[in-house]
This record gives sequence, C-alpha cells and structure tokens, in this order.
Amino acid sequence: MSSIVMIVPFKDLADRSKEACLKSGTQIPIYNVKMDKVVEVAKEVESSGAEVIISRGMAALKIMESAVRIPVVSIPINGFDLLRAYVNAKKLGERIGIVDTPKMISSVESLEAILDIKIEKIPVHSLNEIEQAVNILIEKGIDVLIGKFTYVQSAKRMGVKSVMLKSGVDSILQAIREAENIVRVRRKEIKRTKQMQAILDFITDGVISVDNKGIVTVCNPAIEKMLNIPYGNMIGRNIDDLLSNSRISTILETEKEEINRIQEINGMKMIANHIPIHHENQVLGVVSTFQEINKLQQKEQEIRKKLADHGHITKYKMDQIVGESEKFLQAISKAKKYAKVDSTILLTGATGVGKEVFAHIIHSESSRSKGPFVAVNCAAIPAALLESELFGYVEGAFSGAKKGGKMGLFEMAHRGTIFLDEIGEMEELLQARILRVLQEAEVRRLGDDRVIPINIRVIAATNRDLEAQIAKEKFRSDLYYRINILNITIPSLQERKEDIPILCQHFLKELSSNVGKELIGFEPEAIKLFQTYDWPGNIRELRNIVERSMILSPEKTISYSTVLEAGGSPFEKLTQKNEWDVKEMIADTNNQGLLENEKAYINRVLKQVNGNKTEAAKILGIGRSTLWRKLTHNKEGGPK
Ligand SMILES: Nc1ncnc2c1ncn2[C@@H]1O[C@H](COP(=O)(O)OP(=O)(O)OP(=O)(O)O)[C@@H](O)[C@H]1O
Repeated sequence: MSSIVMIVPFKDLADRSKEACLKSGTQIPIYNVKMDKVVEVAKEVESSGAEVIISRGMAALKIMESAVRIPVVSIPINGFDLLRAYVNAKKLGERIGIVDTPKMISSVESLEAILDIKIEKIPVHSLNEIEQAVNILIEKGIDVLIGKFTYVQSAKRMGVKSVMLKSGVDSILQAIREAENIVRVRRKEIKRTKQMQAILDFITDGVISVDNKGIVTVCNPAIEKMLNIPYGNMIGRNIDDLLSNSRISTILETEKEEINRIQEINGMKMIANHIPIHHENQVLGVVSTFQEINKLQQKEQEIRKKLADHGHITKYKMDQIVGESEKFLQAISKAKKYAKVDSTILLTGATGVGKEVFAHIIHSESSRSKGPFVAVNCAAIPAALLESELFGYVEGAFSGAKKGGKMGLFEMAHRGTIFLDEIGEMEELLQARILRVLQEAEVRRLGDDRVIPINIRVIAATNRDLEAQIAKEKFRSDLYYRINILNITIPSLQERKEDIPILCQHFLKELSSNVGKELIGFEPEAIKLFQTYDWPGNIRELRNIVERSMILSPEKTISYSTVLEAGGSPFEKLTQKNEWDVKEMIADTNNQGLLENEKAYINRVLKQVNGNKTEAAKILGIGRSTLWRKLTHNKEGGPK
C-alpha cells in the first residue's frame, strides 16, 4: 500500500487530483467514493498500511472524527480558487455573496482589498447556520452565491444562482506536499519512539509518565512487573486509580521535583524520583522512576565484590570437611546452629585444627552465603599496615596512599562475613577500633570524616588463651566479651585420632592432582604410625605428611616405611624410643582398641572397592586370608 492515499467524494475533484498527481510525478491511489462510504474506505486503507489520507471538506472531517488514527490532510481552497469562483460568479450576476467559515471569510476580505471589489459575506460556525445565512444574503439582494457543496445545495433550494467553491490543482498539489512532509516527520517520529521504547524496555528501573491530568502516557516493562499491572491496563488510566500513594498527583500540584525519596509501593520499598515536565511555564506532566531497594542493595553488593576482586568467597563447603569422631561432630553441630544466627563467634583451638575451615562452613551455611567471605590473618599483616587494610583510606590520607584511596576489608565484607584469624595477635590500639566497628556497625576510612554503614558478621579465631592475655593486659576484656558471644572449641587431632584414617584417605584424594599421582591407600601399619604420633601441628601437619608420603611412595599403596620417611625425625624418634612397634601392635590381638580401629579401616577400604576382598587385600598390602582373619577376629571373639 502506498504511504499516501486520497479519498474524495466528487468525480471532478478526483479528476483534478489525477491531474495534480501527474503534474507532481507522484503516484497516489485515488478513491472516488460516496460521502457515506469515506470512513469505511479510510479504515481499509489504514489497515493496509497507509500513513496519511488526503481528503476534502466534509469528507475529511468525517474521517478525522472516526476511529481512523492516521493523519488526515484536508485539501485547502486557496486565493486562486476563490478568484476563479468570483470570476465565474461575475458572469452570472452583479452582486455576489459568500457563506463560509470565518477563516475563509478573512481570505475573501484580502481578495476584496487587492481587487477593490465588494462581496457580501456571512461567516458560519456550523452546518445548521447555513440556511439562515443564505436567507440573510438573499434579503440583502445578492444575485449569485459562492459556496461549497452544501451551501450551493441550499442556495439552489432557495432559487438563488450559485457557483461552487472548488479546490484547484495547485491546492491539491499543496495538500500532496503537506502529506509527504507528514510521512517524513511521522517516520522520524516512529523511529525515535522505537528507540525510546527500546531504552525503556532495557532499563531495569520502573518508568512511568503521566500528562497534566495524571493520565499515564508512557510506562515500561519494569514498572509493569513491579506493580504487576499489564501495559494495556496502565496506559490511559489515572495514576491515582493504579497507585494510591504514588505522590505523582502531589508533584502535579506542587510542580516541584522529588529525588531519591524512599516510598513503599505494593509492599515493596522503592527509591522514587519524580520530575515535573515544564514547557513554557506550564507543567505538561510528570516522569517518575522507581528502583527496588533490595535490588539496589544486591547491585551494590555485586559492585563491592567486583571492586574488591580478591575472590572473597568461601573455599570450603560442608561436604569438604571430614571427621566422624564424637568431639568433631559436636563442634560441627554447634557450627551449624551458630550459622543460623548473626552473632559474633569466637573459634578457639590449637594451630592447624581447622579454625579457618570452620569459619568458611559457618559462612556458607548462613543466610550470608551469597555475600563475601573476607579472611584476614591479623598476625600475617604487619601491624602498621593492618589498620589501613581493615579500614581503607582516602586519597592523600598518608604518604604512599594510593590515588583514589582504597576500600578496607570491613567494607568489602559488607553483607557477608569477616574472619579475623589470630585476633589475639592484634595491637591494643587496633583492638579498640575493632570494638567500635562491632558496636557501631560502621567504619570510617583513614583520613575521612564520613562514616560508612556496614552489615557484617564477625568470626574471630585464636590459638591463644585470651583470658590469660587479658590478665597480662595484652587483650582488651571489652573486645573479648564482644567477640565471645558464641564460642566453638575445635578439638585437636590428638583428641580425635579415630578421624586419622578418614582424613588420610580424604587428603589422598584431594592432593592427587597436586602431586600428579593417583594413589589407592595406606598400609594399616602406616595408618597406625599416624595414629601414634601427637600431631602438634594438627590437621595441617597431617596433610603435609600425607602429601610428602604421596610424593615419596613408589607403590600405589603407601607403606609404613614411606610414612616413616615422610614424617622425618619426629616419626623416627617415635620408633627409636621403642615406645611401640606398629607391626607388633597389629599382631597384638589383645589390644582390643587398636583392633577395632583396624577393623573400621579395613571396612572402609572394603566399602570403597564395593566389597571386593581381593582388591581390598591388595590395597591393604595383605593377603586375602589375612584379611579374612582380621575381619572375623572380633566377631567370633577368638582366636587370640
Ligand atoms: N575437618 C577437616 N577436614 C578436611 N580438612 C581439614 C579439616 N580441618 C582442617 N583441614 C585442613 O587443615 C588445614 C588447616 O586448617 P585451618 O587453616 O583451618 O586451621 P587453623 O586452625 O585455622 O590454623 P591456624 O590456627 O594456624 O590459623 C587446611 O589445609 C584444611 O584444609
């Protein structure tokens, strides 16, 4: 379908329109239809894709008033048309009269002034004034009436000569040019609207715009989602019918903008901005944007995380932490319970028992698990640096301060957990600052006077006896009571030796890629050796010796002698002291406790190989019959 279409009710106008099209070199479809069919045809051409309709007089008016939405250009009557009609009228009589709209009458006045002629004029404002106006002109004694179709019909009925006022080719050309301009502007407008809509569709803030009466004219998908009202139900409706507390009506009254206002809409906390649209000292409407506060907080969190870019995430999850002993399970059960609350936790225990591992799993089991986990080793960072690391600083806070300042670890932990390891090593001055952070839930960067609110959970850890430190005035008692709200003491490895076999097996698997070897297991004697040692360095030390054994082991199963070699002098000392002999102990069937351990270990190996005894015996480095004997020993109570 052509973008411009002409719908004209008269044959002669259709002919002149064809002539105008020929003259202008444009091809415009021309529909010559009866007056009562113009709207119907207009609707058809609109739905076929026409962008502008050209019509005339009454026909144009009818289309404009119908449901047709595309623009309608009315063919005008210009000065030449008027002059042409006057010349024709003059041929029919001396005294000329004209009835038309006030606009046309003013054109007639110009013509009178230019040609120094006199025409009787009656302006009419509506169709029902026509009869009366023609009557007045007849009474005034006119010979000929100039008018449009309806007026001429009326004059004919009253027996007065008449000349029809017709649009000439140049008026039609004028209408074609106007229609072409409208198509151009309209296409530009459609493009701009599409761009605007794409922006509105893309942004995550809810956007709504109303006119000066509060009627919604624009809205985007984000606001539809926030309010749970579909687009179609929003456009054209009064904002007060959609939202009881939008404040948009107030903005229309006060004409003053409101920025960053916290509002509750549909039970959601939002940050709203309302901006009145001013034009030539008038308010045309209001544009409002809405952001959900909790989404903003999530974004802030993501940004904080990205800015920090230190991979502040938990390394351990519950399934990566190993232990079956009662003491260990008690500590784990406490950790799970404490994870559900937000209070500060103090983890105590010797070095290497797994305090940091516990801090990680408490965080990952807590509601903060999606937030950052920031671990700070208070003993590893030089005291002079620790303060600026923890609190951050602003540019120029001290000589050597980074350009643009730096975010502190407390800020980085916002909405997550900060783990203050070895808190017992912290300087007293810093202890006081930490206490303030815990009490006020806010930090101030070095050199800054602004305070930054933070939402963090603190887990502290120490292998020192903090009460003894307090007695020696090396640790602030107020900080101790503040961090010791919940407490977990992690048992040493010596207290949970029964966990050694499973820990060894766990590290064997965990370290295989580090070591580049897939090892199967340990000889029972090797495990016994592990279980006899005191482990001052706890799990960390065990892990190290397992790793060393893996590297040293020539076989797939790590032997007693490999472990002895890996354990170095502390292990050698054990055997030299001759306090025990592992091999003997295994043979010592009177030693019921050890036998139990051995049996448990054998069963675990069996489980790993799905009960295949040949395979299990191979892993254990013993024969099938020995395996059978060991398994049946206790069950039957004998052979001793
Ligand atoms: N239950 C466990 N299961 C598996 N691995 C563990 C377990 N506990 C500790 N580990 C391992 O032991 C090593 C030491 O643990 P961690 O660093 O948590 O100890 P720590 O008590 O915080 O030590 P320190 O007091 O020296 O800081 C880590 O490599 C960790 O992977």
